[in-house]
Amino acid sequence: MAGPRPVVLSGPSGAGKSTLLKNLLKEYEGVFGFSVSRKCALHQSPGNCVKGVSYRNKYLIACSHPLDTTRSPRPGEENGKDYHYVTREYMQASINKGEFIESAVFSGNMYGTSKASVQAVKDKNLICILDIDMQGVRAVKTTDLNPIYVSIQPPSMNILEKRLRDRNTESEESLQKRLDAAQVDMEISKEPGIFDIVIVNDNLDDAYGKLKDALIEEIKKVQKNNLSS
Ligand SMILES: Nc1ncnc2c1ncn2[C@@H]1O[C@H](COP(=O)(O)OP(=O)(O)OP(=O)(O)O)[C@@H](O)[C@H]1O
Repeated sequence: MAGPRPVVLSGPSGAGKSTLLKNLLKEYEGVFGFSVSRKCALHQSPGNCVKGVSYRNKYLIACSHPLDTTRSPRPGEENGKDYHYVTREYMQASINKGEFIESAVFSGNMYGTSKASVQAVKDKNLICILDIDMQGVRAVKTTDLNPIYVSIQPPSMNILEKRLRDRNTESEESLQKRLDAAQVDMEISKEPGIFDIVIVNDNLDDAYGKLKDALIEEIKKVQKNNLSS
């Protein structure tokens, strides 16, 4: 496949994925594309995310590829720009054929990231970031997208809980859900062969340095291609 390798970024909620990404996008403008459908579905705001602003303003960047959805276009929205509008039958059939990396249902409508949309980001000479959970990671493993698999982990459960509480974005119920899921995620990340690199986000600058080191080859590839085109 042509273009820079995509990057899978996974890890428990609150581990610091968005914080690290924000730094990366700021330092390397025009190098990354983004895929956020699962996260959008969890944040219950996929429409906003595609336009670049999630419900808590975490993603102040434009997605460089549209998600597929079965929902109807709203006035002013354009097919291929805001979303790829597809029928439920088509999307379900595509999912069954394994053409989607991830999909989720929100308010009765399906949303998803197709392999083709990740390829489209690569074709634009952008590194596609897939910010996905373990289920998504396993789905990507069955594709030929050949990403760099990065796991971001918190230093400890106690610190994760404190960061999530301090972030002030979760109800007690959703906080507990995230902590339960985090425990499982932290265990899985230790399994050999799943991730190319596991970064423990204790000191932010150190963690960011490690993330940059892991991606620098692809970043340079994009920059070099940009210079020569
Ligand atoms: N190294 C760090 N030291 C201290 N605080 C941090 C560090 N990294 C991130 N944080 C803080 O921890 C909180 C959680 O980080 P962030 O929102 O980036 O996590 P996330 O993995 O993207 O979570 P989610 O998957 O829920 O979006 C934020 O308030 C962030 O400012």
